[in-house]
Amino acid sequence: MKDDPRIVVFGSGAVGCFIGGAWLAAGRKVAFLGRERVRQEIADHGLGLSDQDGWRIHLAPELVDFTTKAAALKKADIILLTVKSTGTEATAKEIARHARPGTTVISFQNGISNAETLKRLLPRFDVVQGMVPYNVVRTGAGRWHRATWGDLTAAESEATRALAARIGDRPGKLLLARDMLPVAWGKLLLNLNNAINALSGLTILEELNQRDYRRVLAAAMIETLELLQLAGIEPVATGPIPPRLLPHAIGAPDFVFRNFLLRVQKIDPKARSSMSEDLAAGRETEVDYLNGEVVKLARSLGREAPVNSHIVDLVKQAEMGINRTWSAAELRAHILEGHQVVRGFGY
Ligand SMILES: NC(=O)C1=CN([C@@H]2O[C@H](COP(=O)(O)OP(=O)(O)OC[C@H]3O[C@@H](n4cnc5c(N)ncnc54)[C@H](OP(=O)(O)O)[C@@H]3O)[C@@H](O)[C@H]2O)C=CC1
Ligand SMILES: CC(C)(CO)C(=O)C(=O)O
Repeated sequence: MKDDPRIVVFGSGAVGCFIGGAWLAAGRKVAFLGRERVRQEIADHGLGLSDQDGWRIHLAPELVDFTTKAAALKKADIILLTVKSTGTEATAKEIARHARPGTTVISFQNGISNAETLKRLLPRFDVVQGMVPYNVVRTGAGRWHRATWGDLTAAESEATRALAARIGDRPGKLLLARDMLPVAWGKLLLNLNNAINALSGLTILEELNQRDYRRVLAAAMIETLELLQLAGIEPVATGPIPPRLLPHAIGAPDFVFRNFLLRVQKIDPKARSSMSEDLAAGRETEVDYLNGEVVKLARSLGREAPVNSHIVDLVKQAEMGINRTWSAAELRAHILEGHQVVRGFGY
């Protein structure tokens, strides 16, 4: 094997600190690039990570190389891009300016199009699409907790094969896939809940415990699955439930949902979607990169996606401070009124 690659996490927030920290704990050479407030937290408290399997680690401040200077990208053999999708273009410019051509850039961002955007803006770099299946929540100063299950996935290449072998097993385990498009769409199906969770103002568990929110989610999923079928894309499951069964498991009555789905896919009571964090912090959300991708796909097929496009509108209003939270009954009435999504299933 060649020398251990130097990894720089670009956009060290929830996902970046968790993945980078887990890989650092596995003995990899990791440096973090991010904002001053995160740097200060880690300088004061170190980096604390935990997961729902009981794994827990504390890395002392002197073990964590954290900088706010983009010039650190120069040293990278591999860059993990973990900014929100709204920051992809700006960070691509920093990569082009500071990093060495040929460097591998893995996008561990949600959505479908970030890797394509990076390939277009960084033609001399080795851009790789990645996927993060789990939720990461900040539980205190310098502390992040992985709140749901699953393993990272990235497109298979020489660089990612060598990296996966070096990382080894959980918690930072990296799986490889030949074709990432069906993997990304499989994840996007779950991310359709991000907007509903953000509009609910609740934790994911509190939100999903209310069937009317689940009805809206099931409808958004059915709409997406129909369009994917038309486009000839077979999404890959993220988690234990096959994509085509997801809306039925989600939209099912409370008793079935709690005794079936919540048993096979446990959800930490602290978990909130990343979009919920954005809305609460007054940031622009990733809705255009999630539900907005469904609307784009529909257009490309000469169709419409009324449920997802309605959700995009509500999130944009919420970003402007209009109707920031919706009760389950209000959201269902507002979005599903007039939409007979699947006859016979009662969503
Ligand atoms: N959180 C989660 O549980 C999950 C998130 N994801 C996806 O992972 C990606 C990252 O999400 P998440 O970790 O939650 O996001 P965070 O906002 O927690 O982290 C991103 C960090 O990058 C910083 N940043 C942005 N631009 C720059 C820049 N130019 N230079 C330095 N730092 C910068 C941000 O600062 P600032 O806010 O000041 O811009 C922020 O601190 C998203 O695509 C998200 O959808 C995927 C799975 C789970
Ligand atoms: C893991 C999941 C689906 C949790 O909502 C997520 O991707 C996010 O919060 O962005």
